Amino acid sequence: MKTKGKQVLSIAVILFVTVCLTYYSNLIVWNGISMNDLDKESLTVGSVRKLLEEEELVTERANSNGQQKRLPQCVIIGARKCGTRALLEFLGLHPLIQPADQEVHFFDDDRNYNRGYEWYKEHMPYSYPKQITLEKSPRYFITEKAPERIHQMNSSIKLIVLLRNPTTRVISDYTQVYYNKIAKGKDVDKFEDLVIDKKTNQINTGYRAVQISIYYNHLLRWFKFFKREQVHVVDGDKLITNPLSEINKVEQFLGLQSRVTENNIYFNTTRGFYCMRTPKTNQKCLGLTKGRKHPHIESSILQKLNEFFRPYNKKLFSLINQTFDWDD
Ligand SMILES: Nc1ncnc2c1ncn2[C@@H]1O[C@H](COP(=O)(O)OS(=O)(=O)O)[C@@H](OP(=O)(O)O)[C@H]1O
Repeated sequence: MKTKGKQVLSIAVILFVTVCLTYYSNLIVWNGISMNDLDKESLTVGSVRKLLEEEELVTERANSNGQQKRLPQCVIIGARKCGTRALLEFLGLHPLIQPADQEVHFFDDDRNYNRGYEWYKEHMPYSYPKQITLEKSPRYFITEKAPERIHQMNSSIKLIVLLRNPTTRVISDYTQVYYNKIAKGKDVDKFEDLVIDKKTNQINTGYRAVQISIYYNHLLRWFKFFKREQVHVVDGDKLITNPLSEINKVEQFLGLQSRVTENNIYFNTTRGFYCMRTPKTNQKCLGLTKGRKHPHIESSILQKLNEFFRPYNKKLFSLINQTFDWDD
């Protein structure tokens, strides 16, 4: 009887230890970084703790896994409707990137900005010291004060900007506003009425969607504060058709080993877009507000828009020393 009792006790102890070990390693995987990844990046659990201890604010707002909130070391600044959400989500597949789920609108909203860096930091995800905290707010791209404000916070920060065929971006922008208005029971304008100035029969440069697509004007402001090598430009059209090549270029820009592979990304025929395989959810596509069907636009208007943007595109290509397949 005594021997049997000892056996039961031994089994119970073994079971307890196994459960504890499994729980501990799962905690790490759940935070977007697997044991395997930690080893490969020479971030063992011990070394993570040591690195944390070396940091001044180690006990301040550290969660139970020893992670902390940090100001972003990289920001996706826009442009609106160029694939900013898709890129953020894809990059989140990398074990050393921690994206903020929500757009924080810190640098483009005076009220938020006046709340200070601590407020901004509070909106960041928990991360390990070697991980890169990433935020995206597409309105930064067009906000006058944003470049100087970001530079003031961190002059060596890395910036990512996505650009898409400027005409397609205008249509995407219009489509988004169109559906938002419909949802609120508001009247909607016809695309032609917004994009064409009735008096001149030329492109209406007062239409905000057109202004945003004049990428050259906006980027000029950013380059007053940041060096070219601090800004990585992603091709938003290619992000739709071949996301992996764009993601790999970003990994390189961030000085990270390439970790996002074809195992993490697959083309979802129902959605008509690339989606993700994540350890948590297995499959994840972006919401239906991304990739809405665009309205049919008359070819004469498309041509007008393309012609309007062409000289700006040319100046942009030479400014960033990079070209895109936008010329029809
Ligand atoms: N994988 C994947 N899935 C879904 N959608 C994708 C994807 N990759 C890029 N896109 C394109 O992203 C466009 C929306 O861009 P943003 O996320 O920057 O929009 S927003 O400014 O945050 O509202 C959205 O534009 P529209 O097609 O005009 O809706 C998409 O074409």
